[in-house]
Amino acid sequence: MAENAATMNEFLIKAVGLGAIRGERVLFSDLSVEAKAGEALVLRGANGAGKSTLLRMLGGLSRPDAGTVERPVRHHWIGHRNGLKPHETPRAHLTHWGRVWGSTADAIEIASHMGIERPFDVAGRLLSAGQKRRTAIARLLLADRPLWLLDEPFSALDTQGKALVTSLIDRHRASGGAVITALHGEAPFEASGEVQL
Ligand SMILES: Nc1ncnc2c1ncn2[C@@H]1O[C@H](COP(=O)(O)OP(=O)(O)OP(=O)(O)O)[C@@H](O)[C@H]1O
Repeated sequence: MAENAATMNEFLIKAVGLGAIRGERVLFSDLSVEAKAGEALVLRGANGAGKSTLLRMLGGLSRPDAGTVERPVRHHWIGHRNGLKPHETPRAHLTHWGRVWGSTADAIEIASHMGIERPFDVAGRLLSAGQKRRTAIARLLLADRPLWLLDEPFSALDTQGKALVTSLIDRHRASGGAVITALHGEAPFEASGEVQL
């Protein structure tokens, strides 16, 4: 009985019967998504298919037009936009979110790990696309949260940046986390499953 209960509670996110209508268009309907500890799901679909919409629903940022989302654990959501303001430096960005989340992590150490120590005090508007993406991804390291919802996490990253984010995902899964990513290209990690939109 206890074993059954444990199995039932194993998922880090479970969405059932999800539907999204935007304008006159049904983006998706009766869609179910579930991720357990150690899993990495990839959301696939053409431009405009609804991947970002689905990720926002999974993260509680928009209300499903149908269906339910159960998320018994805390999560990080990194959108396809980086969320870095034009005047904001990586230092200010990471310090701000660290404060909001009550993080004890060292922002400088995180920046160094993410390879953004050089532009740490450069305003967001002056950063390269890849440096902005690295800054956004760095938020994952501020607070330990089991579920990661990532919208095109590899976009604008160079080879070394892609390898870095892949290693973060692998490490997260190995420590019992789960990841759901919207991706266009090849997944540089071993996916547990795909959701086609
Ligand atoms: N509030 C809205 N009103 C009307 N249409 C919307 C609204 N929000 C999103 N859409 C439309 O829903 C569709 C799905 O958008 P979404 O960003 O989820 O697609 P996507 O699969 O992530 O695309 P991409 O691969 O280009 O990032 C798009 O056609 C978008 O214009």
